[in-house]
Amino acid sequence: MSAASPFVSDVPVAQAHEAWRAARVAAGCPAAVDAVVVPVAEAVGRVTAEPVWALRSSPAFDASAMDGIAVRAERTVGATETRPVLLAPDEFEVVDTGDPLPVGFDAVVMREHVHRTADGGAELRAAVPPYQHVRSIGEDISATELLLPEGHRLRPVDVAACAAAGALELVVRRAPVVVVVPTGDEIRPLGVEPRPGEIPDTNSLMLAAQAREAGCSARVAEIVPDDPERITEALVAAAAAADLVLLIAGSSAGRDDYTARVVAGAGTLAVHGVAVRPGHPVVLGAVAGTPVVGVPGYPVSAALTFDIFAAPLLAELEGAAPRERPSTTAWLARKLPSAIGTDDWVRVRLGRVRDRVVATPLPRGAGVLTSLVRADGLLVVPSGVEGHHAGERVPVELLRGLGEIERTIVATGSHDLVLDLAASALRATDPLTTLVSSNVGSLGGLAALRDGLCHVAGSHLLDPATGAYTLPYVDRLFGPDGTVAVIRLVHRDQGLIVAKGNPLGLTGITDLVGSEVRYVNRQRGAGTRVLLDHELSRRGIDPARLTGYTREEHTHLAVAAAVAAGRADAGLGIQAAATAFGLDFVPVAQEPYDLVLRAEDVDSPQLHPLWTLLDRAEFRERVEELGGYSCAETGKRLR
Ligand SMILES: Nc1nc2c(c(=O)[nH]1)N[C@H]1C(S)=C(S)[C@@H](COP(=O)(O)OP(=O)(O)OC[C@H]3O[C@@H](n4cnc5c(N)ncnc54)[C@H](O)[C@@H]3O)O[C@H]1N2
Ligand code: MOO
Repeated sequence: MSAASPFVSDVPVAQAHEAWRAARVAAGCPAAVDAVVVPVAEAVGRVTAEPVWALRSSPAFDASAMDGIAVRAERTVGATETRPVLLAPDEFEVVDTGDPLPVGFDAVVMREHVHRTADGGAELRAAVPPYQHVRSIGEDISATELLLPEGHRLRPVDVAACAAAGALELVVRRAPVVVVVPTGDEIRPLGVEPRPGEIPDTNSLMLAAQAREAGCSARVAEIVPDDPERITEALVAAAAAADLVLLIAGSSAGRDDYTARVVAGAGTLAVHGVAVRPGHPVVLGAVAGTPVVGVPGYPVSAALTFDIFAAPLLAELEGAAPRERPSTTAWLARKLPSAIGTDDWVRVRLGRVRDRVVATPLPRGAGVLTSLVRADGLLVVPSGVEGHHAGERVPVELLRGLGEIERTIVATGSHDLVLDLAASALRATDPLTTLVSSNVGSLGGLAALRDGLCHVAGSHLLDPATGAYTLPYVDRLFGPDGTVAVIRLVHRDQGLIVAKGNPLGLTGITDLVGSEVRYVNRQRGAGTRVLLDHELSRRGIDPARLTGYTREEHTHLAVAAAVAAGRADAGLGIQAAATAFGLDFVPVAQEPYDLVLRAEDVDSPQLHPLWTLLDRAEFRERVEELGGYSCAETGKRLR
């Protein structure tokens, strides 16, 4: 590959690992970090560089396992309830748990089974076998046995066992040193108020923390401007002090993207561009005998690049097996397209709906760090697969315990801020209760419910023919036979989200007609879209007369964001979304927002916390404080 080429290639991940390994060997990078001797108290988290042999036995003597008396077993032979054996004071000795067994005795009788006599003797009503309640020497560990192999990451139980076996100093690999080098003219240290166009250095914080979590010692260098000479200087200095350098950003093809060139100039460039998304333009190489990863600047790319490339190398440097995440099989809640030719790392939320774990994909953008914050699991769509259908079974790596996932309420459908508020309130009441909501529009939610992919479908679908909400659609999809329950969540105002001060003086739907108002619409299948179409049709307005009718956003907040950024003048949505962006709101209609679910699930323990919450006056007050909501019918079962 030409070092000067601005274009990144598409090497498969396995091939990238191989090419990087070969380049590291050729550049003389050490295969492992040095072994050091550390006191056992400081060894947790380190990896053994030598096997640990037991220096002494544990217990080191025969010990009493119970509080009671030490006896000679043969003296108890024949003792029964009716014919107890009486021991004279010199035929037993009182012992406590852990005491050495006194010489001449071979068994212990628990206090509870001993009847002391007035003259200081002891009456036994059962015979005891030899070594009853005695922990014999070496029961736990025998001197000279192999306690731990080489390459074992030490846990609290391991160091305790080492100490018991007399191994008070251990030979371990020292913690690998990771130096993180942030680059970019626009990057500012945390705590400095960023001016327009500037970005706080959140990646260094995250990558250093990831390195520490992986057992390394990590340091963040000063932010380097986009200047190839200064980046080279910083890289060479970091390489001299580190076992791995993470050089952030500048990995792709922009005017100020120098990472690949700098690595090639200062050492060896092995790979520029891997068939993985996010993380595609990653740079792998070595400088001055130190491995270097050019970490793409987008935060999700940065985090995943650490997992995919840095973490396995760091484990290898310590001589340990890479950490693995547990995995499970899940059913996809909705369609997941994926480009052929790259491994697609998709962040998903998980919840159990009846007998299946359901995975709902989160936003895919490499800049959407909250997709990783909210993820319960990671799903890789391999490069040879062109995505998955809704309802397909997929393997998922778990980022959260299955116990929590079992208790997650999965809400799919139209999005409403009240669901977010409910999710937060449920958590506050019980940290094990999670509500996961994903936005696929009202119709999409009902389809997910029909396919067993969610517990509740949030819906606000108006039937233009009857003017009724939700029920006509439920009848059409599920039949009127009562298999489905409908519970009212709230009433909410829908209206035009407009710029602060309503500069165009919009008063309602009719004002949208004409080219001077740039409208931003919701996607097909969204209840808000149905409402707009209804409002247009009952006024006899052809949708084609709205400028921007075909421009679609997928959430109320995205519509508000478009107005806030000045990309649109108006969009139909809820008042809370306008409030969130400091925008104005022109009410158009009030509509109910309902939760549709399987009737048999209404009484399920998983959903119970939600109904309790909807009954709480304090919760209703908080909903109404959001603005544009009424809780007059909240919790009411309509079917
Ligand atoms: N023409 C092309 N453009 C881009 C390509 C491509 O192949 N051809 N790849 C895209 C992909 S994919 C990714 S990923 C990014 C990688 O970007 P860079 O590594 O070059 O990084 P920058 O462009 O400098 O920054 C991207 C983004 O990340 C922010 N950033 C940078 N450093 C930090 C930091 N320390 N903390 C927080 N955020 C950071 C930066 O401000 C930018 O917003 O390139 C695409 N473009
Ligand atoms: O490959 Mo980039 O990391 O998708 O955004």
